[in-house]
Amino acid sequence: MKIVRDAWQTFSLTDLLDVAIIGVLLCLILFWLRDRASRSLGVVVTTIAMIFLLARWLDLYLVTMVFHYGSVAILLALVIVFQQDIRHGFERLTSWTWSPGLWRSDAPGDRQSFGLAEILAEAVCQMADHRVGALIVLPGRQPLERHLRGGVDVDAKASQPLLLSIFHPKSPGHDGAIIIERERISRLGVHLPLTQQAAKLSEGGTRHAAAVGLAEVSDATILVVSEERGTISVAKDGELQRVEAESLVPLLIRSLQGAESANMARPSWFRRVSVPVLSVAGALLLWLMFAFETEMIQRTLVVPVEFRNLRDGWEIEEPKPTYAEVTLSGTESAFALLDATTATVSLDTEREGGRLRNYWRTEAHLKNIPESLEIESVLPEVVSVTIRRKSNNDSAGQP
Ligand SMILES: Nc1ncnc2c1ncn2[C@@H]1O[C@H](COP(=O)(O)OP(=O)(O)OP(=O)(O)O)[C@@H](O)[C@H]1O
Repeated sequence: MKIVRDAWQTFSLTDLLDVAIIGVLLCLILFWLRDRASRSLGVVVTTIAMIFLLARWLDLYLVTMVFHYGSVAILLALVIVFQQDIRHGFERLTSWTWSPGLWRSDAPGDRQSFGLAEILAEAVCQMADHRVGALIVLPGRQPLERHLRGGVDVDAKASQPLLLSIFHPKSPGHDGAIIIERERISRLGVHLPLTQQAAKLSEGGTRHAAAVGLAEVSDATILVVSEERGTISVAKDGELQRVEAESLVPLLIRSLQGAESANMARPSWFRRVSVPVLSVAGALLLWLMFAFETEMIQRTLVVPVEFRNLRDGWEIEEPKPTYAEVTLSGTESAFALLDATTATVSLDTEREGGRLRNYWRTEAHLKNIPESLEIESVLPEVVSVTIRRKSNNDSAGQP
């Protein structure tokens, strides 16, 4: 409780900005892991992050050193092992639209499973009658993004004429699958993963292999119309099943309502706020662990004194001060922002209308000291030098 009270009392606007930036980054990473990357990548990244945080929290020397010196190797190993996931993630990033489930309402009333089932059944039967091949994906609860390749974003309300137009053999978009989410065709011409188990296909070819392939790796329902045989099949849970026209509507309603009830099990508000809340909590935790400190440290630096803009033919009489002793105080994290090699006392010898200056308050001319550090003392407090013309002997050879 005390730590929370102390943190609250010292929490500044800069800390707020710090937490906000890390929160947004965490949010993006979590959304990406949830919607775009594979589960195993998510598990590995989360485990590594937890080990790292635990090591810092408990001051585990060896683990911290491994992370410190091996971070590049760890990153490289992750990139090599998960190169496919990362590549697909970046491919999709350029056309990133937020996952529809995130911002749109998932309320049961929004879904009109029955109407969509009827539209789909009628369109599919008509295509089967005319021997028009079709591949239609109805996503379930799991994100499909990582299994899909290519395609064109559409976002059009699903209707019978539109479905028939898309799969018309002369339509440029008839190749591949379409994705229907919440009564809307979200993408067409999509490539699905193919199954390796030819035995499941009986007499089907690659269109059927694609349907089974996606059904093996997700909970989607995939409708296939065979161009060659005019049959209708449904791929679900890795299995392909022929269906007759009359059993299509109830089967589709079950599938669509299954996806809906899965969404109902996890209310939409929860889905929407869970990642942002987790991100803010994570950013605050990171701030508490790494940035929040109450212990004040005092350090003394020896800082070089530099004279700038000394006119030609003039010099500073010896002995001139070359160093100042600067005592600073602040937290460890405030000192982490200090680069002691750039700290200087910088004195401009020709500042005021060309008049030579020879007296300065040292502290006022300290450069590159972070504002988060308190300047306790500067010695000498004043730098006073004599600037004189070089004697003839010294300036011999000069014009
Ligand atoms: N990986 C894939 N993802 C999506 N669609 C695919 C994929 N591979 C092939 N297709 C679709 O399948 C069509 C080819 O079907 P093919 O005749 O080889 O298979 P099939 O299962 O025998 O289908 P049909 O019974 O309709 O002839 C392609 O024109 C394309 O539209």
